[in-house]
Amino acid sequence: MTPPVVDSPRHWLFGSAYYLRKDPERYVPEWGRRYGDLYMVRMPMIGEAMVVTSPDLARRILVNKASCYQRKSRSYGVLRILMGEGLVTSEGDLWKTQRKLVQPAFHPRRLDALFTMKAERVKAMVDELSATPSSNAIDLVPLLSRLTLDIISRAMFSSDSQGMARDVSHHIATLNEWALRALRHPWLLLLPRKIPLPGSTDMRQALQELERIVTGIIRERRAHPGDHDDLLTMLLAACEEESGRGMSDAQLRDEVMTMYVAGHETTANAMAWILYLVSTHPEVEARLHAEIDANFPEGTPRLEDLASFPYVRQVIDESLRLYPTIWSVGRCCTEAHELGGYQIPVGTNVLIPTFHFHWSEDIWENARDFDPDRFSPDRRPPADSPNYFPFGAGPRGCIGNHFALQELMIMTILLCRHFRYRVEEGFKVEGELLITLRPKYGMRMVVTERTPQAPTKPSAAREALTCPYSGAQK
Ligand code: HEM
Repeated sequence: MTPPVVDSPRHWLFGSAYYLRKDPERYVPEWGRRYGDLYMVRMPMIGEAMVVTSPDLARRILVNKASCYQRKSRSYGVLRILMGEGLVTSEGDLWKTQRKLVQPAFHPRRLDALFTMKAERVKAMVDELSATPSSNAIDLVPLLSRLTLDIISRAMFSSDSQGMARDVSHHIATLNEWALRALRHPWLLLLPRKIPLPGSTDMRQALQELERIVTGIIRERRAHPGDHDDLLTMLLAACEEESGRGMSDAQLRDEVMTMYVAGHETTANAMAWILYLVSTHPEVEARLHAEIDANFPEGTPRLEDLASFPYVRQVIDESLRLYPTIWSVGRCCTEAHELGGYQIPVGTNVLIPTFHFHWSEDIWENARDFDPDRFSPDRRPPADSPNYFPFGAGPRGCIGNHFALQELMIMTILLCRHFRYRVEEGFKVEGELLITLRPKYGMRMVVTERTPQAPTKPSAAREALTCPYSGAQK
């Protein structure tokens, strides 16, 4: 038996996908109620896709039956142009080997070494904002994108090649723009290659330049390893246990590109949504400011200070629930199997809409309310909850989750300590579902400086708290 096909309204060109994208808040829950845990929608660019709305079945696809699925949609085709055969786009044995090689670079202990650099970069942005007149609204999305790109760049190449790394960031931004256009208008990709698409010349030039720069940095580093504490050093040193083989220059380049692309827009968009939610919920904002002001140390925060900001972490977790920047996970079945009583044939496209689980009234009370207390120590869902997975689940879950959470903590603490944010009057904030859930028209906000209350020493009660970032006892 195959899952039922939705008799939903169909757009003449984009089929059911048109409605899912246009008003996911309405159609995802509505179709889930009407058609159950598994149902098929028609997407002309992909064909049929099976939507999974049962936590148990989603978990089986992502975790238990992960080996029966691959990432093969047209969106990954776009990403492959940018990332080659890096972790996001590779499959099978190549992915398995690469994941093993790259994983140690993202171990939380390794990431601690990057903490000071991240805090300094955020502080530099705070200084830049302070120097900007506060009465005019600014779009925070490009600003945050620049910040996260700067951070991933320094994390990757430390400080020795920052001139070149700045060029990498510039070209990555060009590629990102091209990818967004391609994802917004996927039919453009169906046109014959001879027809020049808008921005495709820039895209090709950016790719060529990136190839040249990144390969140059890799060769230079191989020839003169020096003493660097960055991700590239870890990737260069990584080798397979049995054969002792490391990555080729081409594979390294693909992983570097993958981290750049996967590691900046996701975090920038998540931060934009956090500031939006905080700015529109004064009672949350007041608690957040109180915690930040009471615990902010002398100078710039250090890694160990993060444990003093449990409410900041709750705000981040709750924001990722309401605005999961990777809003859905797509897979294609490569090995027929049974799921929930249905036979899933090879070639079935699967769509797991993360926000369905995050917004479900069956799972969360008053699901659409922004309530960071859902993540207080006594209420927060377990780490492997099938109902909350902003970083995915199973073997292909996000390798950069600790990196991102650490960065979001630092950004939230510093950006909210120094400024108050208000959406520009009359500005429409709306989500756009591309690969990431991004603010469709940007995030125009009036940013005004605030005077933090004087820092106080941590209280005895606070000292007993568990670190919200690492889970370790403070
Ligand atoms: C708030 C920020 C972020 C969010 C919400 C996020 C979310 C996700 C999700 C949901 C997946 C799994 C997708 C799937 O199963 O198909 C994923 C995969 C991945 N993410 Fe992230 N991510 C974030 C930040 C980062 C950062 C900072 C990096 C790297 C520096 C990164 C690198 C990756 C990579 C390489 C994969 C593919 C892993 C694999 O297939 O083995 N992400 N991310």
